Amino acid sequence: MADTQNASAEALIKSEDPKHPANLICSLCRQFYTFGWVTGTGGGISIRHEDHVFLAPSGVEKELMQPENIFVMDWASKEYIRRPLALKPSACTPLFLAAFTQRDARACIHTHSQWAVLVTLLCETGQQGPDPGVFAMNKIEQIKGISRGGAGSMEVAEGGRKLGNLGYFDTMQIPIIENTAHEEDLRESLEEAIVKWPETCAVLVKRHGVYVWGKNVTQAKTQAESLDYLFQLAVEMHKLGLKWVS
Ligand SMILES: CSC[C@@H](O)[C@@H](O)C(=O)COP(=O)(O)O
Ligand SMILES: [Zn+2]
Repeated sequence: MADTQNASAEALIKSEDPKHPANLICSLCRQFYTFGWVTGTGGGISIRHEDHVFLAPSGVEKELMQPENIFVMDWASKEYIRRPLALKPSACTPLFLAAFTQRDARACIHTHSQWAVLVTLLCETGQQGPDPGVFAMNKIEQIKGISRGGAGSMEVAEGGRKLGNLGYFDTMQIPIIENTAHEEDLRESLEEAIVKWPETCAVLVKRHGVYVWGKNVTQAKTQAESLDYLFQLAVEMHKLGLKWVS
């Protein structure tokens, strides 16, 4: 394990390129803060790039992070090769790694969006569908922004599964798992949900938020945006007595 004195470890997070993962994590978190996704230190994003995983520290104001605060993990060994002193890696790390490993995702976003939390609460009431363990929605244009399988790097369908994005007449289904006292303890149920729902690109966590992944940062971000739009719409539809799925 290297610390911040190690020059080669430093080089991993120093770049003038705004698209370098260490720079992107910081700029995206500033943007996500304005959406209410990462306020009060909650939520975050991790990026897997080439042989490395870039991770935020735990318990910090995510909108104020700088590249020098970023942890870098070696993908093959899962060892930290850059570890900022006096900081701990995000408690979301095992969840991000689950999306990278099980779906070959390259970016995973965790939000504490109030719309995501409200949708899990409304599903819990059973008023919108028979299964409180899934958020289902159809016949809304924005559903077409959601991919089947999330990390669309799987170009070849397994078991005849359709790839690409959902269509207008498809039904989007996002599984909901129970929250746990500690973020890292969500790993097992998130991994089970990923296996049980091979078409999902996201998992909602009851009374907590959502994890959304993609084959690259752009897909993870646009899917997180589409989902947040759909969660908000669902809450407003519920208030008007409208059903989300027909
Ligand atoms: C407001 S505390 C939230 C945390 O417990 C957790 O849910 C979270 O999303 C962020 O964890 P962190 O370890 O700070 O990256
Ligand atoms: Zn969280």
